[in-house]
Amino acid sequence: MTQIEHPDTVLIVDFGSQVTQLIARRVREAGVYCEIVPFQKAEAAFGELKPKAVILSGSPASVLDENAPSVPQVLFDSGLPIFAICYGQQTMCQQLGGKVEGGHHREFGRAFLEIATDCEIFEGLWTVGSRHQVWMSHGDRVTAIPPGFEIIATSSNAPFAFIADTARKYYAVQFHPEVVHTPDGAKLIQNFVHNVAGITGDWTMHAYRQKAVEQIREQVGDKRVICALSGGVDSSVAALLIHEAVGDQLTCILVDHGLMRKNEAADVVAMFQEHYNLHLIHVDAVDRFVGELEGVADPETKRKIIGRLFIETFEDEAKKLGGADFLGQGTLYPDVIESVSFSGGPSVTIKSHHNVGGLPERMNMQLVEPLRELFKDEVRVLGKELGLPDSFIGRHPFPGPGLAIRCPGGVTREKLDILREADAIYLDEIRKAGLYDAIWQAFAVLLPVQTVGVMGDGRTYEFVCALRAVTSVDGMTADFYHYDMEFLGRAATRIINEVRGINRVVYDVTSKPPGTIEWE
Ligand SMILES: Nc1ncnc2c1ncn2[C@@H]1O[C@H](COP(=O)(O)OP(=O)(O)OP(=O)(O)O)[C@@H](O)[C@H]1O
Ligand SMILES: O=c1[nH]c(=O)c2[nH+]cn([C@@H]3O[C@H](COP(=O)(O)O)[C@@H](O)[C@H]3O)c2[nH]1
Ligand SMILES: NC(=O)CC[C@H](N)C(=O)O
Ligand SMILES: [Mg+2]
Repeated sequence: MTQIEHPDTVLIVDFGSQVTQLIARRVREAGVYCEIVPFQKAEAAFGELKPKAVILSGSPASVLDENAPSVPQVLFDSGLPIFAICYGQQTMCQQLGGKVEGGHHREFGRAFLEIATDCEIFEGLWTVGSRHQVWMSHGDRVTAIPPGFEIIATSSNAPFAFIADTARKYYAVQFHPEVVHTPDGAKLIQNFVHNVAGITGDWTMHAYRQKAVEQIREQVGDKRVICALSGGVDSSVAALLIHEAVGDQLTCILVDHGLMRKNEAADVVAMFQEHYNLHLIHVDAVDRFVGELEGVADPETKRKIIGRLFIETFEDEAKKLGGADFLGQGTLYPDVIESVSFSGGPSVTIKSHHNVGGLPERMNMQLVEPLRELFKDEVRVLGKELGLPDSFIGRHPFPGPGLAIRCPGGVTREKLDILREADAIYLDEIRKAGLYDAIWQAFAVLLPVQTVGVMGDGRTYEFVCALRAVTSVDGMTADFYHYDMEFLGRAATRIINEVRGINRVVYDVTSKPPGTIEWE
């Protein structure tokens, strides 16, 4: 799909740092549009994006290595302001006639910066002589600066901690302003884009919405679009945007596979039909999915069956509609960033995540992906802009395979019903305790284990329910949520009292890694 045009773009050249995405977050927080591009493609991107400023990321590489990544010369020739971070600083210095040495001064963690001179980039932030905490993570360091540069701040371990060539608007830091451990880092990046590069910072979700709508209209013309709608925040916002653009040309398809949470399908259908007058087909595919899943215990087999049935179901529905030319999807920016990989080789598959991928090729459809340029929190802001209720915007993520991967062992209709009840009570308690927004994701799991209990003086022999709750930023790593015991006791008592089939509740205190968030 063609790009939306942004007049004031910052180009972030990625050299493979773990935290390049954070640079983009900080620039966007400053109200400025930016894109991350791997260094090998920076020259081409410079031509396409016509950026107003450049930021160079850190890297696991060393400029002293043979074939170390470097900044394409066109960026230096362009006359654009450049802000260089860590490896970015090192390569900039080396390329412009300074010197970098390796080795003896490895520095990881907190350091203190002392401001040496007044400078445009410090405006309203730092004054001469003041000291500020910054975060360092490097082994190499600059030992001589290129002609035209001066030192504007130092640290005890890095005499060239912050250097600048103010005439060319080049600023280069050894520390990492993009991480939260550099408390003033966000403001520093903001000063670079606003004061130094002169970009006004008027990139708002309101403007994004208007441009995205125009662009969808242009792409789709008078053709038909279908969209798989789960009620999750990504597909909901994508559907609303496409609906705003092309109205009745959009048909959304919600597959009720019997693996959704209590009342979920009905709530999603009601919300979209009542508030948006959006054409939504609610497919009852419970027998199709649960029928094939019944008794299947292997996690990957379950995932593969569900993935295949999703595609078959959509295909059937699309055929009933007489086909469609476009498939709308809620693909986000983190899914499309091509990060520079230094590890080499394909990574192992832990589990087969899926959505309705595969469908466009099978049915010869083009993709409409209006969220390709956004981060999740920006999608939430856009959702608010489109009037999506808070209960949808703030939702915890819910996986496509749903409750099937929260029923380890063989799935049965009875187990799914038990799990649905327990999950609803657990989430109700979380909301009542005001904890929903502090937790990244919370759910119940029904274990394939029965234990002995005593209820009303009688013996019970019923299932064990595990409760899970995690904090996370992006789902890649996670910590278990530290509840107080009173809360856990309350939730457990209600589940055991109210759900027939469960007589014991346990809490999962595994982080990721080594665990994963879902149990399968
Ligand atoms: N039950 C379903 N019916 C229709 N489409 C679905 C269903 N479950 C998943 N999908 C499709 O698969 C995509 C990927 O699911 P995923 O859970 O990653 O995103 P989401 O549901 O939109 O958002 P969230 O991450 O907040 O749950 C969805 O955007 C949606 O298009
Ligand atoms: O759309 C999805 N399709 C899937 O197949 C899938 N599997 C896991 N998840 C969600 O991804 C995040 C990380 O999950 P794991 O730590 O269990 O891998 C968590 O938020 C999980 O809920 C999925 N989402
Ligand atoms: N974080 C970085 O960019 C590190 C750069 C380089 N690898 C060093 O160790 O100095
Ligand atoms: Mg989802």
